[in-house]
Amino acid sequence: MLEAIDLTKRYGPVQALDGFSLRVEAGEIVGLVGHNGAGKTTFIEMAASLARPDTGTVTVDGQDPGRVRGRIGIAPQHIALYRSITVREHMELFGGLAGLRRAELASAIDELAVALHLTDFIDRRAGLLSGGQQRRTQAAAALIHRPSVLLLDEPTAGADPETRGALLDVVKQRAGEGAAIIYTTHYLPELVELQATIAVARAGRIIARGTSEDLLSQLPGEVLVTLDDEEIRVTTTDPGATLIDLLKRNDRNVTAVELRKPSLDDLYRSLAVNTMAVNDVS
Ligand SMILES: Nc1ncnc2c1ncn2[C@@H]1O[C@H](COP(=O)(O)OP(=O)(O)OP(=O)(O)O)[C@@H](O)[C@H]1O
Repeated sequence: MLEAIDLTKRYGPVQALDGFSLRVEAGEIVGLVGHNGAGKTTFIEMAASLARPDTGTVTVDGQDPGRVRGRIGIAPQHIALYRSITVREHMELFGGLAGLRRAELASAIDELAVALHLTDFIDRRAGLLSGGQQRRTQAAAALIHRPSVLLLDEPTAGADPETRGALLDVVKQRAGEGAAIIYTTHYLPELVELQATIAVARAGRIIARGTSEDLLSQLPGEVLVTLDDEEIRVTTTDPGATLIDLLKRNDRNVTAVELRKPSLDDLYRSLAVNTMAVNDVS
């Protein structure tokens, strides 16, 4: 379990975190979304004990993350691999640092090699890999020791569909085994596929949290009705009631009706403006 309470962090004039609170239970995937600069990576760095907050607390299984580093797996946003060592050696290095014994390490490497499609290049140096192969290697290094808290910062950025699919499958599997997972992305369909809870960050804090259905239900949709030759378009949070009302108030011929629900693109665009109600932000 991962819990952040009221974190603040200032970098010179920039208030990167400003009362950031978030709790992720074992077995839960929280998709952390928000525009560039919202504070997502700053929070992840604190959860991984790579930086300290100015105020507030963050705990992993009730403890300071710096004391339980072996329980945390992190795949940073930017590729951070050792160019001169191989994919297998990365897994051996990170697994060894986390205290895996030889037999455990060997079976964890075999499992991830298959799950993340690493077999063809497992003995190639990281510096010689393609971008997608490097992404998979980075994920493998984060996953090798079966951490109870997984911090994945845009793990599919620039990845092809095969890499994306393999990663999402492993993330789902790890959540099923009880890991608490933070997953940042700018691509909301991934979070629907992961059945993640979505937490929306803006200006250094979480301003909304819920399933994609919860968040979409707070956004307006559109009703388009064509009466004789006139098209009427109404933006509404309750398209059904709006449509009935429109039909009741008009006695002209209805020649076309269309209800347009808000889409994930609308949800992503809404992150920039304050359209979302704040709810259950614990
Ligand atoms: N080490 C640092 N020094 C100075 N400013 C920083 C530092 N790290 C982050 N910031 C600033 O803090 C704010 C939050 O940055 P952060 O990287 O956490 O955002 P983000 O939500 O992860 O954005 P993105 O979607 O672009 O990855 C930004 O304004 C950024 O410029």
